[in-house]
Amino acid sequence: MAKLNFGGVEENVVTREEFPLKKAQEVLKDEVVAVIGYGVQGPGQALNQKDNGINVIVGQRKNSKSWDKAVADGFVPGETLFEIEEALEKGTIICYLLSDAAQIEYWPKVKQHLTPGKALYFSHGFGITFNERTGIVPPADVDVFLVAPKGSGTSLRRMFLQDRGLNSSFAVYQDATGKARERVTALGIAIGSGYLFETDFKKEVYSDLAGERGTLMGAVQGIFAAQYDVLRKNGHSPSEAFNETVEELTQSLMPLVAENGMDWMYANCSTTAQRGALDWWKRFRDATSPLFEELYDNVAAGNEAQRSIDSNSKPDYRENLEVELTELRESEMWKAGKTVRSLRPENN
Ligand SMILES: NC(=O)C1=CN([C@@H]2O[C@H](COP(=O)(O)OP(=O)(O)OC[C@H]3O[C@@H](n4cnc5c(N)ncnc54)[C@H](O)[C@@H]3O)[C@@H](O)[C@H]2O)C=CC1
Ligand SMILES: CC(=O)[C@](C)(O)C(=O)O
Ligand SMILES: [Mg+2]
Ligand SMILES: [Mg+2]
Repeated sequence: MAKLNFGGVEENVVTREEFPLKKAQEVLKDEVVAVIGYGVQGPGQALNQKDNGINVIVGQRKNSKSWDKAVADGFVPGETLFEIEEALEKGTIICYLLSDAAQIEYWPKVKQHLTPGKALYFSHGFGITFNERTGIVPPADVDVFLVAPKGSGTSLRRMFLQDRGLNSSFAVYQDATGKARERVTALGIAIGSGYLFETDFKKEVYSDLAGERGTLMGAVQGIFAAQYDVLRKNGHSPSEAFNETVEELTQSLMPLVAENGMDWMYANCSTTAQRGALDWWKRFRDATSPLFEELYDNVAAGNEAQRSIDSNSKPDYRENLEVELTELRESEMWKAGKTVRSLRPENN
């Protein structure tokens, strides 16, 4: 394991150089990896493993869209695609990739098939960390670990196909066989991770829930909406407000940040912009940090987990989410965005 220096702090990182795919294939050669659930992470992880020569099967409810998708993706019913229970029985490593809420409902069945020596794999610290709410308490004689790709399953697959890897966190919760670490590392490489960052279940889920509610998804939409509305109230057109809020950020400036950091993006903008951004960023930090504190406290108290369990356990949870996604899509800002996107050369 490589020790790398992150801004002055040393951390353990597994690199593909020290744990190449060949080694992962060797470690997993006698395993049947059962990917349970074929939503967003399921396809990415199952397809990458299949392409990496791992013995992978998929468990999914028959007569569902996800079943049909698995078939379309090349999984063969009766050979590599099974009903959930059958896959649970066949798998020696159970990749539990139902939604976090659905994992609660299926847990009694999963537990039944966790015979000694098998491994239970998650892509989130949710079920275990909040086990007082989820009831997910694995037997002591199985390995329990996670690999959590730090991004969408869609990106995991896309980056794999581009010969790049998406970075993932990994953690071992329970090592019953003495091989948990080797198994989890091999799986991390096999699903198409670039680098593997070590963490524990609680840290993974706290940071993940905070991040997605915060800057990654919740806060970013909030700050976009606030700026867009102020521009519109002051007489700017939708296209001007959208371009100055979203399009320039995603198309021009964020790629520069991704490539070389914030200071470099700033340095490639005007000195006028630099002066203003350097003056204003700390005020935005100070204005939002109480909200981030509140968010983290709610995550740590289990309130965010509970809200997600309650809401996503309802039979009509998909339809309800769709109503809210439609509201976003139908807002003036994102309708303006649709028109702006249509002007990109790749879209016309
Ligand atoms: N979506 C993503 O890209 C990421 C997800 N994760 C984690 O990976 C795990 C899987 O997440 P997703 O792929 O987003 O899940 P998802 O919401 O796409 O659902 C996965 C599968 O569960 C099935 N499912 C839902 N409710 C069910 C029920 N009541 N009974 C039977 N099957 C049901 C769906 O049909 C689907 O095939 C979660 O722990 C999540 O936190 C981690 C990183 C990113
Ligand atoms: C994509 C990801 O890592 C998230 C945002 O945490 C999630 O989908 O749960
Ligand atoms: Mg995440
Ligand atoms: Mg998440």
